[in-house]
Amino acid sequence: MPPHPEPVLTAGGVRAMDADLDRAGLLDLAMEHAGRAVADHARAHFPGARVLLLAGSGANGGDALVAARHLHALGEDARVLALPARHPLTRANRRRLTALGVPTARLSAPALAGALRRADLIIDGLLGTGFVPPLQPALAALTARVNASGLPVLSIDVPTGVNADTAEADDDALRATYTVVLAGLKPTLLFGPAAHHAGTLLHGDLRVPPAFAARHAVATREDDAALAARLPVRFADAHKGTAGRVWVVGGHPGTTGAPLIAGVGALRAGAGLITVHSEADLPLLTPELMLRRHADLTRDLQDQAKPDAVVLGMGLGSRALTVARAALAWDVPTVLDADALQPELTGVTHARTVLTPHPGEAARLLGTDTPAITRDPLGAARALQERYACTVLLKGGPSVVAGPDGLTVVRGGHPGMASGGMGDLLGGVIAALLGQGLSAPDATRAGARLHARAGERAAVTHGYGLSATDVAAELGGAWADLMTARPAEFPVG
Ligand SMILES: NC(=O)C1=CN([C@@H]2O[C@H](COP(=O)(O)OP(=O)(O)OC[C@H]3O[C@@H](n4cnc5c(N)ncnc54)[C@H](O)[C@@H]3O)[C@@H](O)[C@H]2O)[C@@H](O)CC1
Repeated sequence: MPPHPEPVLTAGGVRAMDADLDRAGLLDLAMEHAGRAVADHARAHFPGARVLLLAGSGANGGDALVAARHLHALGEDARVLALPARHPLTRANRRRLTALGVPTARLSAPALAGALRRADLIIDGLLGTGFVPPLQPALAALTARVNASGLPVLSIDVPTGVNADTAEADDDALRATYTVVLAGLKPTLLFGPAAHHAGTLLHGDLRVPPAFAARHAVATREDDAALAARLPVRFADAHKGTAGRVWVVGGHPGTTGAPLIAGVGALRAGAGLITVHSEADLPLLTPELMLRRHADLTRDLQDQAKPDAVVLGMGLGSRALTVARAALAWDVPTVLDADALQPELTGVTHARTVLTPHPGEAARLLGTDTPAITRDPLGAARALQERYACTVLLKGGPSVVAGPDGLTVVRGGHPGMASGGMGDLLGGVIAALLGQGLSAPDATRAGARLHARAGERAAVTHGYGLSATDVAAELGGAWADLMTARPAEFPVG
């Protein structure tokens, strides 16, 4: 993938970028580089393959026609089935291709059936970011046929039949083996189930200034070096009092493990002193955590000297909203999770609040249903940030962070992290970073990436059977990985 941070573009962003490129006289060049990148990837991954290129009427089809020209120029066996061209550059590239004598025919069901029999690889340039769902029946019949052929598919920009902006895919959307991503990631390539259609993502460099894509990005995906540059740096004289005092507030009879996991997350992410406050009796599983039992959390904590950061809600049950209201009035950096995530907090949260909902909790906070969240995670994260005027981590595979400075998509992680306690651990990690002085957006982005990286490391041993404890044990290694990714010119602390 390209130098980072990677832009995430919606269909509207791509259209705006294309208009900019057109004004600058660069659109033709961009299509040329797109097609060349596709041809190069096809040759690299499928050497000697007989290639069937499917070209639609728009610029996505134009990219395919350019790819066909490059493959032909390199002596490869390339044939084209195309719909009538509507985009001016697609028409121009069709003429160039015909002039070279590349076999090109009109795309139809019989033509496709014949061509599939003598192909080893399909290059999909039918529909890109210009696709407006649903897939028309005639086209759906063709994509279903390609899927049924079992041949590998290399899609250009996005697989045909997925809406670039959402996580939804048409039933007959192409199932790509590879997708060559142009100009920037699209939400559909990041979030399932649509992302399951994309296969492995490859980078297609348009060779235009990165500013063209960056200007129209709806979100970015940050690299580890950028995140590491914001992690706290300690001097040798650090002590437990300067490394951040964190309170974990949670637990309830029956859910006493959740706040303890959060405490371990805070410990492994560097917090100096961690106290777990609960109205339940908590078992002393980790002796480094200080456990305090209270008859009434809000009353008992009110007059105590406040910590550097709070994480609140895990396993707290029906008392969570009352306790969260009280904690927000302390005006210290506060992570709210689980039972504390209630719509009544509108107008109560402050700028140093971090909300960490999963999609079900996000739906509750926005007064909608879970599918509305999972269909458009970027939109949901932004809506939460706007409504609660704080930093929001919408958990998922991948998670999204929405801060006042914009949206980022968290890299990495592992599907084995889909197990109970994982969110509690993450809340503790973010609180530890808040307690060490990071801003709410920085602590959330760095914490989410540390947690994801620790999950990747733990999965090497435990695979899908990951526990939050396994991931906690890898947080130190994950931190070291991020620090190693730091750019050389940055002083290593
Ligand atoms: N800045 C960029 O990112 C660049 C993007 N390029 C390509 O341009 C593509 C976007 O091109 P376009 O905006 O022309 O759009 P597309 O080529 O994705 O599709 C447009 C065509 O699809 C048809 N169509 C839309 N919905 C349909 C449906 N439901 N059933 C059947 N037909 C449907 C439209 O009538 C139109 O003719 C990108 O995906 C990418 O491949 C490259 O050419 C170079 C630069």
